[in-house]
Amino acid sequence: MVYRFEKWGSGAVFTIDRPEKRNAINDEVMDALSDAIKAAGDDESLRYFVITGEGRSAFCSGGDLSEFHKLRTEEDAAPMLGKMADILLRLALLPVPVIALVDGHAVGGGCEIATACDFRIVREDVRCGFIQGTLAITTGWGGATHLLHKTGRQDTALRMLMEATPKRAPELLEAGWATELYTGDKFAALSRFTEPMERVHPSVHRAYKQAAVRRYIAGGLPERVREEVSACAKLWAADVHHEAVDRFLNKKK
Ligand SMILES: CC[C@@H](C(=O)O)C(=O)SCCNC(=O)CCNC(=O)[C@H](O)C(C)(C)COP(=O)(O)OP(=O)(O)OC[C@H]1O[C@@H](n2cnc3c(N)ncnc32)[C@H](O)[C@@H]1OP(=O)(O)O
Repeated sequence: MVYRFEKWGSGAVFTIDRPEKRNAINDEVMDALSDAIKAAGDDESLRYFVITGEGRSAFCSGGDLSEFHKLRTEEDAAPMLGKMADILLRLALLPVPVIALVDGHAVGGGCEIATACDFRIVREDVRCGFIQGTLAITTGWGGATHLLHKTGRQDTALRMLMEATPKRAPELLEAGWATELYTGDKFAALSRFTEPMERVHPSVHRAYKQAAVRRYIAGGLPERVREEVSACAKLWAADVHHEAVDRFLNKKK
């Protein structure tokens, strides 16, 4: 099993469970996340949806390059990118608060997953970033669209994307990407975060989340995500991208 989906108090936690691959996302994880989002959307009693990674090394290292490197052309890459972009859009549009519990590095598509969430609770010694630029591609799962929609300053958001460098947690807090930082046990941090919310009736959370969702839709989020997928698929086909992935996969051989 490469994931776990479990109840946590009045919420549910989806854990990517591939620590040996730094929780990289393959098709099996995508399908499981898609099913979990469907189940969460259908559960009227649910208060929160939480996503995290197993182990303390990585929240998620993005797409599994050893699997997705087999996709060579724009036509090959677009369905994989579009599939995960749709999943992240559905994650963002869930009717309950969605929390990324970032207990390890979040890079590439891992940073996109966290960005699609409403809140990012981040361990204070991890680094997160949109490193896709180092692979000569852009974010392909809608992450830039989510980022530009959510963070206050466009220059800060564009800089995160264009520099393609993981940032330290305090910088991520300063940039408005991290919601709050923690040390110690991740579930203790999650409890501290949700405790004040538990005093508020869940129907209030759902109503506020609906207000956020209306803003996403009015801002054309789904259409903009689809355009982002197409732009990445075009870059994916270039030799410069395939050479950069070869270098990553062969770095220790
Ligand atoms: C495809 C979609 C696209 C998008 O739209 O966003 C992407 O996500 S592009 C992918 C971006 N990700 C990367 O470029 C990989 C980044 N990984 C890292 O930078 C590091 O692994 C880490 C997350 C900072 C962790 O570093 P460290 O703890 O030092 O671990 P290692 O680097 O030694 O990795 C251990 C092990 O895991 C394999 N690994 C890591 N990430 C991936 C990945 N994304 N896909 C496949 N495999 C991955 C790595 O190769 C090592 O394997 P072994 O050598 O076999 O032990």
